[in-house]
Amino acid sequence: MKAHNEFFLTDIENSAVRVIRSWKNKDRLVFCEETRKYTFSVIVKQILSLAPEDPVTLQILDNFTTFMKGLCSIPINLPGTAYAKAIQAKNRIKAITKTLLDQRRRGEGRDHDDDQEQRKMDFMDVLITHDKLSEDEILSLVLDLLLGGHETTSMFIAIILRFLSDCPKALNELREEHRRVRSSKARDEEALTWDDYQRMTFTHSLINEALRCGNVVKFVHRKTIKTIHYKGFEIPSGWKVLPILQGVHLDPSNHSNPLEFNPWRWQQVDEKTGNVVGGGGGGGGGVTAAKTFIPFGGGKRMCPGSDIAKLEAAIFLHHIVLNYSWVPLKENDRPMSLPYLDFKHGLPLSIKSLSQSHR
Ligand code: HEM
Repeated sequence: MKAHNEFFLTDIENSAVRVIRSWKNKDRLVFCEETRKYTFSVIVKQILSLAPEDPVTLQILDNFTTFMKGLCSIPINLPGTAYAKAIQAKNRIKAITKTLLDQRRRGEGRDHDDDQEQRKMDFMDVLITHDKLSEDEILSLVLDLLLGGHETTSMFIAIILRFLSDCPKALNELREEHRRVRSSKARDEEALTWDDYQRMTFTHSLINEALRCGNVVKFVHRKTIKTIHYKGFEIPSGWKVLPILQGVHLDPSNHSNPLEFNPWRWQQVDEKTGNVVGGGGGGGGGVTAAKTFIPFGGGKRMCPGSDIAKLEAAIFLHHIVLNYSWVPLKENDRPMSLPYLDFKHGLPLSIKSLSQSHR
């Protein structure tokens, strides 16, 4: 399991380093564009073994951007509407994925950069070996993962950066933690390991707190299969139920001072058990789903990407805080539900490279 995690980690770190290196001669950037590039390159690598600079990756990303714009639009399928453009974009992504699937079945089209690459299976390989899945199901799973796997995580990383910009104490503590991790390495460029990741305890607290306060996903979809009686209410069978996740995260009976961004709340230790309790209401520090902390939903449909999302965030943060300082260029650019969470201006930043001596 650890070896498998290291595999993921190295791929993810390569993507983070590639994106952050591209800032070398820049003093301004639109941060959400950068996080999208990063999370998209991670997911296309894991699912389709495509490199970020591959023209197919760029085609898929371009179509995804159009698709996202029409995902929650008025459903009028007339030429020129956001809805019609989204449908066309989705069909194009499906066609590209189908071509990749056909190539794969013929044993062509893998990106063989090195020996290790040839041995490694990606998610499409796994789906192909599943003989109970139809072609449509495979394509639909690939699309769901490409979508679920990059948009939420890219927004999440942008939200963390926004919180850090407003909380210098957290930023300092984060930077110190990552300096310690880096200084334990023999060489400056040495890759991170799974043990390094596990040692990033403040980063984990920060990630939990950003998930709690940021509420990247607002609600989940459920349907009652029998009549439910809850706190004096009756919800008839067959009704659609949309549990609002921030109702749980911002409830003072679950988390004390819920509107306060306080990563340190995840480090509180229960005096009796010695366990990290976090949140004042029972959500544990390393816990992804507890009754008081449900950023990834819960039950059988809980997000399968929760661990990879947190890993991606931690690695990107590692390389940013060690190499750059930043200032948001539009102070009032904060995440809004549009209806999906997004920054109106994409979070433009002015950035400054930290010289070697200040790392
Ligand atoms: C911060 C980042 C993320 C957040 C906040 C998030 C949140 C969620 C939530 C709330 C759900 C609904 C769960 C439910 O109904 O109980 C979900 C579903 C899903 N997520 Fe994520 N997610 C994130 C990242 C990812 C990543 C990186 C992937 C893929 C690698 C992914 C793939 C999926 C898929 C495929 C589903 C549908 C699961 C199903 O219906 O069975 N997500 N996510």
